Amino acid sequence: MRITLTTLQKMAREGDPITMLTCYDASFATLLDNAGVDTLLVGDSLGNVIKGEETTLAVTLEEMAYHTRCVARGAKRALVIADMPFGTFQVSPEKTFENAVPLMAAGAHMVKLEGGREMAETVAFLTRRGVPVCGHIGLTPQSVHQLGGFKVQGRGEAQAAKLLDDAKALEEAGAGLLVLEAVPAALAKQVTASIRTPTIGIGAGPDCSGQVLVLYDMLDLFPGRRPKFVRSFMRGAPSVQAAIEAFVKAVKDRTFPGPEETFQ
Ligand SMILES: Nc1nc(=O)c2c([nH]1)NC[C@@H]1CN(c3ccc(C(=O)N[C@@H](CCC(=O)O)C(=O)O)cc3)CN21
Ligand SMILES: CC(C)C(=O)C(=O)O
Ligand SMILES: [Mg+2]
Repeated sequence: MRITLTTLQKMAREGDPITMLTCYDASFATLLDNAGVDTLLVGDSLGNVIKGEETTLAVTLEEMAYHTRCVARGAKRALVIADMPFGTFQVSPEKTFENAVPLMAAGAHMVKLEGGREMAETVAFLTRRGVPVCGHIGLTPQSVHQLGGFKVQGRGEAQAAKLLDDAKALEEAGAGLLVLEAVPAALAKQVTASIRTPTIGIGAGPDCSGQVLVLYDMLDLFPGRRPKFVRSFMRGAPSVQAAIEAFVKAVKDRTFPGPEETFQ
């Protein structure tokens, strides 16, 4: 049976960790689906791992729709989420809705967009019109040039308070899920305790409702520099299938992320 947003909300309420991996094609989608990964994120990280670029900024809506169609064909159980690429959701709620259409038509069940309170109006516009939205705060890679690099976010009292307020604004706007990227574990824990929206952490410590990694990072396939929050699940695994199953198990039994994969 298909996992829905309701399933994920129930899991979060009951303390059953949610598993998410990025996915860009049908073969991996079927493999991840069979291994019990709850949600597949067609991430704009495909700019890095598929296209070989330094940032996610050049990823297009057409590329996202193509990869979403590939993943949707392979996923029978998992909830499919498509990232909205840079430039497709900043201008207005109306333009954002128009740009969400090809992603939903390609088979996404939800779209994800980066940003805090400034995106609340857009999140509300989409969710009230039938498009579920996943928020994404903390390290938002599309803002790398504004942030001055891929750096941990939410350090210090003022920045932490701002991030918590962003999370509350997105929940209030109707966000169905919230990705927390590269934030101190204590802050991610506080955010998760302060909102009903399930939180999915990447470099956000163990106390989120779920965990996500970039597939090519955790399979040791990405040739670039790996962030400290990545664990290679290929180490000791006899097959790709086994590595994915090890990720699911480690998230479910809360042995991932460990202290060495967490920002304090
Ligand atoms: N392959 C891949 N993996 C990712 O996790 C990822 C992408 N691509 N592309 C989009 C963004 C970029 N991401 C990144 C990239 C680098 C760091 C990084 O090097 N972080 C430092 C933290 C530095 C600090 O302490 O502030 C680290 O040591 O992990 C983090 C996230 C996450 N996303
Ligand atoms: C790392 C996740 C959260 C993401 O946004 C992506 O893969 O593009
Ligand atoms: Mg992304």
